[in-house]
Order: sequence, then C-alpha cells, then structure tokens
Amino acid sequence: MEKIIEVRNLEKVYKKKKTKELVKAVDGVSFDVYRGEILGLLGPNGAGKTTTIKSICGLLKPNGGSVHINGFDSNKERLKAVNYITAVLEGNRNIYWRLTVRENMEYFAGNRGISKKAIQGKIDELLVFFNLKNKEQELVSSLSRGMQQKLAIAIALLPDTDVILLDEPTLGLDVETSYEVRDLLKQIVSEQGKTIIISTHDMPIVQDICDRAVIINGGKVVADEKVEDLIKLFETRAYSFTIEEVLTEQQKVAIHNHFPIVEINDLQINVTLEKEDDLYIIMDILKSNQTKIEKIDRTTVDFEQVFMQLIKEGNDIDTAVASH
Ligand SMILES: Nc1ncnc2c1ncn2[C@@H]1O[C@H](COP(=O)(O)OP(=O)(O)OP(=O)(O)O)[C@@H](O)[C@H]1O
Repeated sequence: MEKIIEVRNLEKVYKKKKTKELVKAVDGVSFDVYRGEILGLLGPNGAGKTTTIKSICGLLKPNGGSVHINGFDSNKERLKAVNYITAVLEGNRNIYWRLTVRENMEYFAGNRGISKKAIQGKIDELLVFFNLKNKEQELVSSLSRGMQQKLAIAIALLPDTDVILLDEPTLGLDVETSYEVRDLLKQIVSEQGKTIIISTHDMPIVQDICDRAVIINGGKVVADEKVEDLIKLFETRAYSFTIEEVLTEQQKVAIHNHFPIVEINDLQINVTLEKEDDLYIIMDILKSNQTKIEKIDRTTVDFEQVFMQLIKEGNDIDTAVASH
C-alpha cells in the first residue's frame, strides 16, 4: 500500500487568551494514511481531532513534529503539499447561502485558480453524481441541511485532489441522507481512487465505511487499527451470561464497578471484559450469592462499544500515571 500522508510526533500548544494558560491540544500524534482508504479520525470532544486535521491541511502551524503529503513537508513546502488536499471543515457553514448551488461551485473553483469555462463539465458531472442537478439554480439558503452538506462535499471534489478531509460529514443529517452521503463517499473512493479522512462522532458511519480508525484521546493516539480487527478483538471479550435467578443489588453494583460496558436485564448480563481473564471476576461475583449460570455465550459488539472501551482504557492509563 502506498503511503500518501505521514504524520509524525505532531505537537500543538495553544495559549488561552484570557488566562494565558497553555493547553497541549496535540501531544506527539503519529499515524499514516494510505492511498485509496477511508480513515476515521475519532475521539471525544476536545481530543485534538480538529487541531490534527488543521495541521494536516496547513491551516495551523504545529509546535513540533511534521506532516508529509505525497512526500512534501506541509510546513516547509506548504503550497506543494496542500495541493493534494481539499477539506470540508464546517460543512454547510463554509458555503455561501446567498449564492445559488452552481454559483457556489463556480466561485470555489475560481478560488483554486480554475476558470469558470474550464469547470462547467466537471460541475455538471458532480451535480448529477450528488443528485443536485435539479437544484443548481436555487439559493443555498433554501436547501435542506443534507443538500447543503452534499454541495460542500461536491465543492471539495472540484479541484480533483488525491485526498479529501471531512470534518463531521453526517452531523445533523437524517438517517436517509446520512446513508446517501455514506454511499457517495464509498463511490468516490472505489470509482475515483480518492483517499478520505473523516473526523466524526458517528460510530455507525465508521463501522460502515471506514477501513481504519485512528482514535485520539487527550492529544494522544490510543488506537490505530483496521476497524474490522478492532471489532474482532473486542468480540473475543464480549460475553453474554444467562442466569437462573435475578442478581442482588450488591452483585449488580459489583459488576458495574468492575465493568463500565455492561447491560443487565433480569436473567441476562451482557458485558465487555477488559481482558479475557476478567471472566473469573464475574464468576466470583455470581458465586458470592450462589447464582446459577444457565449458559455463557460470546456476543457481537458494534464499533460504538469498541470506541467507548478504548477511550476508557486510555483514561485508566492516564489516571494510573497521574496517581503515581
Ligand atoms: N484556538 C484555541 N485556543 C485555545 N485552546 C484551543 C484552541 N483550539 C482548541 N483548543 C483546545 O485544544 C484541545 C483540542 O481541541 P480540538 O478542537 O482539536 O479537539 P476536537 O477533538 O476537534 O474536539 P471536538 O470533537 O469537540 O471538535 C481542547 O482542549 C480545546 O479546548
């Protein structure tokens, strides 16, 4: 696989305006992006995703580390590097609501130095692809949020760059439009050979379309794996216990204390263990009140559970380090 972006030991420190306090937003982030993949960049609020994305597309100067795009240093050879990238950072907020759909496309093409005449064919092609052809003369302000979001992505495709960065592409979209956007993104990669980086909180979209996930928490990478491998890894830790009598309150509290990801319904306990050995902890809790186990099954997990667990594990490490 050909590497198209290399992020190494990225660091960014902000100074808060009022208090002058320093905030380390990104703290030694490294990862690679390969041509033709959809990479999910994930993390809780304030994890450092936007800072990382802005550093990749040259909108922010990091305090340390480097970003190379197609071999070009995005700091030292900024113009060459960013030529390979377009970004949709704030979706529908970065397009002009008082211009029509087509005028927006012509305007942004012009911004990238492409003449109005030369881009007409490409605009038509994209309008058809995004199902916006019958809206081309309408003002953006009159479009639905989903249509505005599709237009923002279509605009990003105008300069025909290798890499597209999308910040929260499905934020605020209804389920149907979210599925439509997912399908369009998959097609962009499979038919046009693009590489996409998505920053999102939408875990179903990650499970559905991302090949790999880089998870950031507290400015550090806590996971960098293929999505299917992460799910498989956690599936080996996900168990469902069927018991013969309901648990006592004490047992429930003990299970909740040990396992953050757990669901207890009458005679069923679904739990994701942190390590396989933890099976014995549950057994002990059940044994403490002679609760009989009818059966133990492995269960399936979704990416949301995987994400929660990885963030939790990262926090545990931080707490353990902080308490030493
Ligand atoms: N301009 C700024 N000045 C000061 N602190 C900032 C600035 N931008 C971001 N931060 C801080 O840096 C940290 C990382 O922010 P960042 O926006 O990169 O996170 P994020 O993962 O994109 O979060 P979200 O999911 O909420 O968008 C946060 O603690 C944030 O408050």
